[in-house]
Amino acid sequence: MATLTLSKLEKSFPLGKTQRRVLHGIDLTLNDNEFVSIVGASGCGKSTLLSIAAGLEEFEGGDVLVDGRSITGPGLDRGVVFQSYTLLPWLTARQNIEFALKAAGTPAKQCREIAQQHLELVRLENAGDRWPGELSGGMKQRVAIARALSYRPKILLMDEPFGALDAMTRHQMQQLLIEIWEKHRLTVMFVTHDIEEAVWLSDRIVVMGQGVIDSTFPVNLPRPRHEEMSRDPEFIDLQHRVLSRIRQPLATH
Ligand SMILES: Nc1ncnc2c1ncn2[C@@H]1O[C@H](COP(=O)(O)OP(=O)(O)OP(=O)(O)O)[C@@H](O)[C@H]1O
Repeated sequence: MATLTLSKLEKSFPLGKTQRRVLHGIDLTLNDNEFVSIVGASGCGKSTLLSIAAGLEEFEGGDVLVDGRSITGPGLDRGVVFQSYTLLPWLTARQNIEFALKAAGTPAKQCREIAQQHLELVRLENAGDRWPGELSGGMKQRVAIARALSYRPKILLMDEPFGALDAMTRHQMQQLLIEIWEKHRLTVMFVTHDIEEAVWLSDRIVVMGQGVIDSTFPVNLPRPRHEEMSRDPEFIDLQHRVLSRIRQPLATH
């Protein structure tokens, strides 16, 4: 069981001598095992929202709750994957995963076993001893996902994780993510600029306006989803409806 609740969130950043409000009254609950994508124009606050949910960014008002309990910072209940490759270059793929586990207090022998299991999960069981510099972008993101999942969080927070990948690799990564999501019953918050990706992956798409939640679209397409579905009129119609909300004039507050 893992629900993530963002309640009445308020966030500002300093702007010269004043404050610029970037999130205003955000209310959003991700239900257990729900896959929710967050989309919206550049600068509307998606990454800030995800960083707050991760416990990496402070906020002035509201609350972030995991299963009803307020969070006070990053925690093992939430795994995070960013767009930029965040592997430590002086550690191998396996050591990157083990490093996160050791930091969480896992005994060395167990670290090795769990790292191997998670390399297998992302189909990199034969690449564990390679250095990040020897891995493709897609492989690096697979290690980052393995690392984020290695301490068994029930919530996965992903900020444009496939944004830097080519179309083919991106599609393979989307399929892998869905497999993992189904197997591990994760609750996922997924920030993306790619509306087709959001429709393809999600149970629900949340469109942000400037610092606010503009609208929400349930994705009622059946699972498992197939590639041909992207030609389905329902799929295309939803894509257009989401896109037309993003193109609305920006809110002024
Ligand atoms: N550390 C910071 N200091 C000051 N302003 C910031 C900081 N981080 C973000 N901002 C501002 O907050 C607003 C929201 O930024 P955020 O990165 O959350 O938007 P976004 O929707 O994720 O954008 P993009 O889609 O381009 O990644 C922007 O106006 C940005 O300039």
